[in-house]
Amino acid sequence: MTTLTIWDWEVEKYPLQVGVGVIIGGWTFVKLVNYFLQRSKLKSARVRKRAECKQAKQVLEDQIKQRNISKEVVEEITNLSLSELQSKLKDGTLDVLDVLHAYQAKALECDEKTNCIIEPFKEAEEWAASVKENVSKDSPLFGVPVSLKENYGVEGYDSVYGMSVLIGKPSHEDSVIGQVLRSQGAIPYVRTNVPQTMISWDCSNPVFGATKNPHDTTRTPGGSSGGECALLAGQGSILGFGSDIGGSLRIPSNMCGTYGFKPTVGRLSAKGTHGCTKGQQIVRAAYGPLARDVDGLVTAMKALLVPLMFKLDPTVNPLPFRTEVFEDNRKLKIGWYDNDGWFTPPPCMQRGVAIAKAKLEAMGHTLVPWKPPNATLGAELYVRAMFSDKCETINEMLRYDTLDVCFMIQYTMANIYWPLRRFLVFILHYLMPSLSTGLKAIAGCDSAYDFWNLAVAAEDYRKMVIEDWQSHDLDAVISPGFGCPAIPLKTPALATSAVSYTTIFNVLNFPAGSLPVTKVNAADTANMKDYPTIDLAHKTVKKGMVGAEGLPVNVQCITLPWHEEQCLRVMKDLETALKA
Ligand SMILES: CCCCCCCC/C=C\CCCCCCCC(=O)NCC(=O)O
Repeated sequence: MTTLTIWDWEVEKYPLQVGVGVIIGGWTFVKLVNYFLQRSKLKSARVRKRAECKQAKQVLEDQIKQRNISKEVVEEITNLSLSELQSKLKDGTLDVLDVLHAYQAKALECDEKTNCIIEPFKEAEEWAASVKENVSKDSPLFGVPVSLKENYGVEGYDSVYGMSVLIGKPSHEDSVIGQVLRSQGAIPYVRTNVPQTMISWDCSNPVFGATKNPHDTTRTPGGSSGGECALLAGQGSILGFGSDIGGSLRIPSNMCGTYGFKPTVGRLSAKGTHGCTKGQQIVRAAYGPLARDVDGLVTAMKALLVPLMFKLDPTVNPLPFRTEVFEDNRKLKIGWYDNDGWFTPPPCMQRGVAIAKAKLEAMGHTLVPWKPPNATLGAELYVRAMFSDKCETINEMLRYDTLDVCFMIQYTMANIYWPLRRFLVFILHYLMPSLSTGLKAIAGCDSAYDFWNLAVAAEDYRKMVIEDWQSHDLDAVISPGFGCPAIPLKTPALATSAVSYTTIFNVLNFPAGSLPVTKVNAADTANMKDYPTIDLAHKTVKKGMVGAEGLPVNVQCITLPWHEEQCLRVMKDLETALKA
């Protein structure tokens, strides 16, 4: 009775306020309940997915134990180069199933150390049997086990890239690259880990956790094809496939000391692959191989550039591999740079370029200083394009999800409220100019008009760089493999600016490959005392270089669009000179 009186009194005295209060309270309550329900649904999905993948690994482990394959045989097979493996499979010295079993065993061993695998393909045995029966031994990848980055669609498997909302939504067909690989005799056997959203150069996510660098498990393997490169570096794969919209084939290659190749967009098919930037067409993702040597990259390109790919995806350039360009021995004019003027790489990365320059000169090539003009504009265009939708696509997907540390900085920078952004951009302009530029660019576009202008600006930038390149009559360019070698886990997001060394060739859409040239030495780390600490990114790299001795250092080789064969030729020359 007393309660009713109070309510009667309040309703009578403030009927509107009470009504509005009840509606707002009820709405908030429903929203809150929905929020927690959705979050708990996603959490259950993650737990279920993790358990399923763990179970699949356990099943494989049990099968491996039953097969009783000796450690020596596993090492013997997985230590072979791709060309050695191919010839042993072809002449029958090695059996397709034995090779598959050896790689499955080695992959699980790598996974134990680095958490690089999401799950094995349950059908691998079946696919291997079908290759033995239906594919000619002369096929370029006859019996070769291949690993696939998780964003390659495979019928019946979901591509999640660390976004819980994508769990349980399997692909209905295989990617075109996957189909062509299988037609050429390859056997996909594992899928590898990536960072949440794949817009990160670390490799962790709330579904499968963090992948670690096999050279030092306290450090990142790089990303986003980090699982692939950790597996390759641990000898758990001989040939892998990944994607690159900002360096994801080249960054982890640099961190793990492996080989990666990003072709021009449209040289290899993107059909049947996944990612959260598919609607953004100014800078598009390229798909390409990862290997343990340049021959591995070349073999993969040759195997993929065939009529079947052009038929399955008529949107790709129907240009077969031009062996005559790859094998040409004309002496080249090659530009080089070791500092893009946007982010200062540590001395080891600059030494890497100096080694590559000296080796290529010794081979008779002419090396001249050159760098892409206005790297700051290149970095700005990249970030603006990647976040041109104001991060809405990703926000929508992450709405009820757990945010991973690898994407936290990008997410926060992209979602900052505009008055605060304006204020910070202004203040940081005087304190940390590169962070100010990044913060301004990550705000994306305000309208379709703005987006069109961005597309024009990117086109103008491409034109300007190509004209500058051509005015120097260059055949190729070499640069640092990345802004730094592997730094500790969870820190890459603090050093995002270091991506300017790879992202620029995504904005330009130039083919670019990465190969190891040296390792960090004691002199490199001692020389860090003069390294600038002008902003958070440089500070993070300086700190990360403590104890970095022994980590791989890669360089990039770059050519003009559609000159993949020439790019691979420079990489091959450099590899040959380094091994001599
Ligand atoms: C270049 C200037 C950076 C300033 C700071 C801005 C904030 C960060 C914005 C973007 C970070 C992009 C990292 C990209 C890493 C590689 C992504 C990739 O290639 N993914 C592959 C794929 O999606 O398929």
